Amino acid sequence: MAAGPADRAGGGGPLPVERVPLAAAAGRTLAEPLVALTDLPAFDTSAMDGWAVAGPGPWRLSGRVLAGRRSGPLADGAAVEIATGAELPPGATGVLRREHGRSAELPDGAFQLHGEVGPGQDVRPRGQECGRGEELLPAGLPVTPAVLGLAAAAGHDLLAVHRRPTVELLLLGDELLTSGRPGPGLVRDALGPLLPPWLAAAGAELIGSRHVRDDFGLLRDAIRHSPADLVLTTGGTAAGPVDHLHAALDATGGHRLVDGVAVRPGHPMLLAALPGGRHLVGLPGNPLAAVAGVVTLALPLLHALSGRAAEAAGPAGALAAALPGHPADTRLHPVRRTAAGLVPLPHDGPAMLRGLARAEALAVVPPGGLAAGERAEVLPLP
Ligand SMILES: Nc1nc2c(c(=O)[nH]1)N[C@H]1C(S)=C(S)[C@@H](COP(=O)(O)OP(=O)(O)OC[C@H]3O[C@@H](n4cnc5c(N)ncnc54)[C@H](O)[C@@H]3O)O[C@H]1N2
Ligand code: MOO
Repeated sequence: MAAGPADRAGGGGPLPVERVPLAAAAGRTLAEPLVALTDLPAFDTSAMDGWAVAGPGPWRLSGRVLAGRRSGPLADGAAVEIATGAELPPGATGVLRREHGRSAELPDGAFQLHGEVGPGQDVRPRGQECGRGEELLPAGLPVTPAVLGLAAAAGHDLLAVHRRPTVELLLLGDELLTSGRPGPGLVRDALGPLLPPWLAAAGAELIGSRHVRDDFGLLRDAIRHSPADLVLTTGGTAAGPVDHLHAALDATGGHRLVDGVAVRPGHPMLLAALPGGRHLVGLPGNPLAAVAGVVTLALPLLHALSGRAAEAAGPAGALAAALPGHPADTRLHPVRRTAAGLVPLPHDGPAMLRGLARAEALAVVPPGGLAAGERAEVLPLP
């Protein structure tokens, strides 16, 4: 399963597999199917507090069995007090809930239990959820908190997961401010705060985030020396006087796999293979165009590197209002899902985030546009 640098150079195959403790596996991706190491439950278990009984009642009561303890066999006509989660004594045929039974003292001082119990009632039989060796989950699933819980319940201490892809974020542009209000000629860096949580949610490890001045040599060296699996840049993708990304890529031996797409916003986005099996995704500087590049290039690449199964597009929805199209390119438009359908959000210009901040997804609008009531494919936002 472990991919060598050669496989990774172009295609972005999964990173090598490692076995790590459960706590370290959170957010990574299963590299192997998760197999049950035991039957679940591993023993016949009482599902309720009450009494384990053997055969038809009434029963002679003796003793108690708690969760984590075991008890000897139960003869026909006998009952033992039992706690939820305790192992059923051999010979028990069912569990009588505490609220359904009543006990009465016999002349010899023992207690007799009365009530109705069907066979197997309130018993979780061994193997009810799964048998030992059964596949619980396929490889390629993200390790969510629920997956961690299931893995522990099924007896795992370690999980086989892919190495987490590392990302270095290079934010290009002399005009970017990292704090305070935008002023004449200066804009606040919106992508430095926006990108890291999405990268983390994709299972990536952000190993650095820094601003790089509009200088060819600085950018070339930052790309050349980055140790990250993915160098993610913002800005500098177009052909402006200080857009050095293409030249810097060429100078570092980068091989362009995607160099511009027929998508608005986002058309100058690019993907390149870098020496050493690394990759570069160049996001356009306009923030909504950058988001288009994250959703369509950076996240799919990170999923491939993490070994994550490809995510299906979100369910298509009917549009609550018409969405005009670009004459030749596919448009991506921020939308919300409502009872009336997909509502296109205003303030969707490439440099704007106001629409995106209320959006749940990007609707895919083919050239020519879509009329109200027509179905649109959507790309869910992470
Ligand atoms: N002659 C042409 N000019 C442009 C074209 C074109 O086709 N022909 N395409 C336009 C489109 S569309 C986009 S998108 C941008 C892409 O430009 P770059 O990737 O080179 O980005 P920059 O020029 O560096 O910046 C563009 C814009 O975005 C602002 N920016 C940059 N980084 C950030 C950030 N981290 N946070 C917030 N805003 C950012 C920057 O200040 C600029 O306003 O090119 C068009 N031009
Ligand atoms: O990529 Mo630009 O509009 O297409 O923002």
